[in-house]
Amino acid sequence: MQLDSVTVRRVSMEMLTPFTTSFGTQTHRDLLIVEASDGEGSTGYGECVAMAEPLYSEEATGTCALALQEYILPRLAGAEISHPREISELLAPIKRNNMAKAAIEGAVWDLWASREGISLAKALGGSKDRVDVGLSIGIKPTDAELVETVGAAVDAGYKRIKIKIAPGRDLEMLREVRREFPDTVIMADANSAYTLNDIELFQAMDELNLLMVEQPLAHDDIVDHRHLQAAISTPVCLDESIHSYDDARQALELESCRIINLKIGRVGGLAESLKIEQLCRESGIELWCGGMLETGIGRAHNVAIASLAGFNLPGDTAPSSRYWAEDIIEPEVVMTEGQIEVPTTAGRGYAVKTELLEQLTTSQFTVPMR
Ligand SMILES: O=C(O)CCC(=O)C1=CC=C[C@@H](O)[C@@H]1C(=O)O
Ligand SMILES: [Mg+2]
Repeated sequence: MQLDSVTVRRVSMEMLTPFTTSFGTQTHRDLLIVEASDGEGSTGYGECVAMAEPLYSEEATGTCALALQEYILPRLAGAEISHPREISELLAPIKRNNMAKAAIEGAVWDLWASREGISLAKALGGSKDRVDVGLSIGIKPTDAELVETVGAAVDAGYKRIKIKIAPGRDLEMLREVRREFPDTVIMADANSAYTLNDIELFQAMDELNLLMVEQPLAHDDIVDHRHLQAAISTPVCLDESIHSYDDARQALELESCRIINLKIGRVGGLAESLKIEQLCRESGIELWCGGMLETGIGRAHNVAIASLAGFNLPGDTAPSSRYWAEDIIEPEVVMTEGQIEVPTTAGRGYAVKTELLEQLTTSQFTVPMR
């Protein structure tokens, strides 16, 4: 197939609940929705998950829009695509810019699966009918508010609760939560807020029976995490440090982590995600699908990839209603008894609410691809 045109829409969506981590608070998502058209009536959608500012990684919504328009999309113009795996090969000469590349690559996977009449999950090799769902809770102003939020999440049926920590809001706060919820599956996400000087703090956390501690150290580190993992019993999970299959391979070789949080955008797309899933599955490393506060389009891709056998822990794939008053897809992503049903219809499995998408679009551009 050939692409006829690609439209990139910059979208601003207000979040239902502000989301605070060690690097700031988000009340809105400023993101890109990429629509790939084959000119024959089929379209595929992808989502660029970069934050508005380059605080999670070196990419930001504005840099991704520029990269797509100036460098990435022109490289795909006129390409004859027999399988969406070819997109990452065509874009390989472009260094990093992973979230920008993943947005168009995901749109082409969706378009291809739609044309083939198969679900995105099936196109990726998914085997699960439902995926287990966890909830990521931002840093709350008080421990009491956090305990209340955890209680509501447990009552809602989430299979795992992720709690953000930062210096001054960590050990005592987690002890309070563990006292209130002795049997709940709990993990901590530090978003790189600590250093090897904090080893004793993480050793103290070993008493809390956490499922994992996510990205405790620098966002681009693998070696220091090796030393931390050797010093604690709680499994280290890497998020920001893993930008590619090779990063994952090296992290496993160095025993820097026992769990990986895979984010499709962070690693450059679905083809790279499949390589990491196979590596983890064959290495006995636990894997789960992280979230970037996506709309229903990115969420559809996350549910599809999480349906693969190697994803064996609940992901940050909460339902649409956790994030948005109204999602840009229909039906919305819903959770039942802590699980989300994997769509079986062609492509991503959810229709895009094009009028709402237009209303939320703050700017857009279209690149002819023939
Ligand atoms: O999308 C979700 O619900 C999970 C959001 C989440 O935990 C994160 C989103 C973006 C960056 C980080 O703050 C954090 C993460 O590190 O996983
Ligand atoms: Mg994380």
